[in-house]
Amino acid sequence: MIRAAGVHRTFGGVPVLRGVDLAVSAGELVTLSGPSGSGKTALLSLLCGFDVPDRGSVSPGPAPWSDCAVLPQALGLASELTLEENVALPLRLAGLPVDGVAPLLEELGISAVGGRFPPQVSFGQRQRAALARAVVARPAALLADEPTAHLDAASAVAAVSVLRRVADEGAAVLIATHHEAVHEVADRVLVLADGRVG
Ligand SMILES: Nc1ncnc2c1ncn2[C@@H]1O[C@H](COP(=O)(O)OP(=O)(O)OP(=O)(O)O)[C@@H](O)[C@H]1O
Repeated sequence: MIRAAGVHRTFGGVPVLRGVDLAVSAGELVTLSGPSGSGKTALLSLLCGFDVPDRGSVSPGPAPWSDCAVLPQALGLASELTLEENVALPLRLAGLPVDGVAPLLEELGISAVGGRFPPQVSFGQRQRAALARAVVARPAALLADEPTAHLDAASAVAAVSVLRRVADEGAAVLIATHHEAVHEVADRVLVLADGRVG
């Protein structure tokens, strides 16, 4: 469902990924750890098709949001839409009902700010909205880059519980994270070091 085979990627002559192999099955939540600068974000960018490997193959690669949703570090919320509208967007684009939006905002503790635009809320509130947007249409695969990086302990618990549920409902979930609370709910923890996953 999420797969990398023999993936190499060099930036400016520096080899960052040097033969990465990994596979995440449907229903599995796998975390990716590794030192800052080890290439976690670079690997997620390749897996979702934002970037192209020099060598090797990835899947899903470029895919519709329903096949592979992405929660990037920079979040990528549309600033001209409210948080609620951002979260509803994948459903509206797919022609699906939007009734799943409100319970998800409630669960993540951002109902009260759902009517505000991204620049009018905290980074942590934006991060939870981006998580809600990533999972709302029940994607088959989810790639999340540091999804709890800006959250307090209680918000992180809510975010982790949403991520675990998405996997339990059948998605393949890969999360780059430094947070022990996320590793604790993982089926497997992978470590990216020296350009390879161990
Ligand atoms: N587009 C790019 N152009 C040049 N260098 C890049 C590019 N993307 C990543 N790099 C380099 O690749 C290395 C890995 O970066 P990456 O952001 O993937 O690390 P990371 O493991 O996600 O780090 P962190 O835990 O701090 O988020 C870094 O040395 C970075 O400078």
